[in-house]
Amino acid sequence: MSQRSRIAIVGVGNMGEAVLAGLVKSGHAPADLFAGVRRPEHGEELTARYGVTAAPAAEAAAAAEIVVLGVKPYDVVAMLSSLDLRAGQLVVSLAAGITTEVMESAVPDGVAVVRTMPNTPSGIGEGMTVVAGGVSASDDDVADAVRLMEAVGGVAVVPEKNVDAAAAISGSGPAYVFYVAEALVEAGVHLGLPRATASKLVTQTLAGSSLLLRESGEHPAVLRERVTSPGGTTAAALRVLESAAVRAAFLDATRANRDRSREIAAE
Ligand SMILES: NC(=O)C1=CN([C@@H]2O[C@H](COP(=O)(O)OP(=O)(O)OC[C@H]3O[C@@H](n4cnc5c(N)ncnc54)[C@H](OP(=O)(O)O)[C@@H]3O)[C@@H](O)[C@H]2O)C=CC1
Ligand SMILES: O=C(O)[C@@H]1CCC=N1
Repeated sequence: MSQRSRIAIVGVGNMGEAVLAGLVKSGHAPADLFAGVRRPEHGEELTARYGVTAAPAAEAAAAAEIVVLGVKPYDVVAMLSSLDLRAGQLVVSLAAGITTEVMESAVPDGVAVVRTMPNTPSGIGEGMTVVAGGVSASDDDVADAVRLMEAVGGVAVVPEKNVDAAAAISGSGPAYVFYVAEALVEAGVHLGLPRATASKLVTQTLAGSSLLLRESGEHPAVLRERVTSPGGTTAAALRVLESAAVRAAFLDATRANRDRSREIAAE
């Protein structure tokens, strides 16, 4: 059973750095972590922050057994072609839209490709990642990718046809939650609360509600019902949200997200 431990993250932006931070937080030895960067000053920052070795992308990838791709989707193929990958290495892509088939055509034989869709809470070990192996990936390769991403949160293995849908729910999900948080803080200010108080109320309410959802194992509708007293204040608010078709907006928004992944794949 393969247990690759030397990991390069090539493209250390918002998502790549979240994975890097999560790996360090989970106790992964910094000596086994390599940051592939294109700006030396960025590399120096990452070394100072995490104790990892930073180098240009090709050098970082050469030092590793697992190469995590954290570049933008439209940079993935060019990046893969520029790395001197060798048989036995595992490529783990974080990129939206780009299929394993496309990536496999850009790597040498014997390099396994696994596609994932993580999210930014990975940076504090609370991420959610879906994982799908390409035809090049053995069960051991998928297991290595799962182990890698489990270090930074929850993992679900899915068929590749489901990755774009998962991206629309969990990959982008934090953005929807932060959007709601932003709106609620602003709403509190409109109701006369000091901004700092509104922020504290919203942050702890979202954190507490998320933990309650996870730890109770209850369906969200059941938890919502417990807040909604008959004829009470919550019911008055929910009526307004239903009139504004917020639930339908989530259906449309996530479909637009899924469709955008498909467009990215075709660009
Ligand atoms: N942000 C998110 O929540 C999520 C993002 N993703 C995926 O993660 C990927 C990255 O997205 P995101 O982190 O938001 O984007 P960013 O723009 O923040 O990160 C991309 C990084 O790639 C670096 N880069 C580009 N070219 C090179 C190169 N030749 N050598 C080394 N580094 C290079 C950039 O460097 P520089 O800083 O110098 O510009 C930048 O740091 C995308 O494919 C996206 O689909 C997936 C799930 C969630
Ligand atoms: O917005 C994006 O394209 C990326 C993929 C999922 C979350 N962020």
